[in-house]
Amino acid sequence: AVLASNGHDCTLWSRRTEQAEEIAEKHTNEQYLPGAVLPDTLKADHNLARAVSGASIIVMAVPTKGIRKVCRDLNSVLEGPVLFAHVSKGIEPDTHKRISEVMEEELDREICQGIVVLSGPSHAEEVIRNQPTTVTVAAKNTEHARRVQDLFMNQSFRVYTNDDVVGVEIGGALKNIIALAAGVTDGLGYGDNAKAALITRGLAEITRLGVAMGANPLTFSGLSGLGDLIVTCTSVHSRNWRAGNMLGKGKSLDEVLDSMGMVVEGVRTTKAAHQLSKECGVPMPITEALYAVLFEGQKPIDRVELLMGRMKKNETEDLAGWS
Ligand SMILES: NC(=O)c1ccc[n+]([C@@H]2O[C@H](COP(=O)([O-])OP(=O)(O)OC[C@H]3O[C@@H](n4cnc5c(N)ncnc54)[C@H](O)[C@@H]3O)[C@@H](O)[C@H]2O)c1
Ligand SMILES: O=P(O)(O)OC[C@H](O)CO
Repeated sequence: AVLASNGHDCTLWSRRTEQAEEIAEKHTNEQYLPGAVLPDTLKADHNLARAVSGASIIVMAVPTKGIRKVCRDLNSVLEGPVLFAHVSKGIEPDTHKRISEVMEEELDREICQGIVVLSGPSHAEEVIRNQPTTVTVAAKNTEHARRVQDLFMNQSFRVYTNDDVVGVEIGGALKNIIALAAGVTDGLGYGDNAKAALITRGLAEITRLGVAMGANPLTFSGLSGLGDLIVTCTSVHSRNWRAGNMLGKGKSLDEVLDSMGMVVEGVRTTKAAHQLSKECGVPMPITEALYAVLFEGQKPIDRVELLMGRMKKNETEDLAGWS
């Protein structure tokens, strides 16, 4: 919608025929964005080959678990090289790959000019209403990031560039873990102090892992780090927060996921980050606590007690050695 309202010739692909038809004919998407009106000029198609025909840029916005398959499907329908941007927030469990790494692995070299990540505090429910939104784009090639910045920028959607692809992708993925945890503490009936603690100490552990993976620590105080962490931990729009909230109120993970009907990226990402923290030897106590709740059947209240009862620490000790 942002691209179409900026005057670009833009086609949305949906794997579901009825969803593509609703968007193309009625300019609505009632299941995902109830009440929203999409630009008249925005086209939609369920046929992937038709949707990407003649495209110079493709924006990937499918949930993380669908990225590999969609890339493979694109290999067989794209003819010339295009620039890719992605907005997906996750890390693949087991391979521990970031989204751009998965895309690099799957997309044929001849069709992929480059990959740009677009990330930041940007709930679709507000973007579609032209409410002020700021995001970050990062790419290995600065010109590619600037191109995507130019395509998306408008009076209500402000785009910054950043050189740190690793940091931007890691911040966007790991904030979902902390948002789930913030939902859990709200569900348990805790207040703002607990949420502020989670945001602050969550950022510390996101930064620790990110730096171990090669990110610039400064990126985590930017839009794709702290910015997205704040929005996801505090917004009623956040699916990750809502899912955590239900867990905190006593629902099981299966019950929660069944009732959501939309992707909750933080669940798979918790698994990936838990594996990564062990592998890299990076302590991630909040992630570990959430992992135990999601995958080991532990009670949220017991994990809160364990978190609060850990041994004494200095708040800034992790910062030593960062340059
Ligand atoms: N919703 C937001 O405000 C928002 C903002 C920024 C980034 N993101 C990220 O964008 C990605 C997609 O999120 P979303 O909110 O659109 O999710 P969603 O669950 O609301 O919708 C995903 C869409 O993708 C389709 N889909 C699901 N699995 C698919 C697959 N395997 N192949 C092809 N299509 C598939 C669904 O049918 C649906 O149309 C996520 O990684 C999310 O973190 C979302
Ligand atoms: O609704 P969530 O929790 O998946 O968050 C969506 C976006 O990542 C917010 O920037």
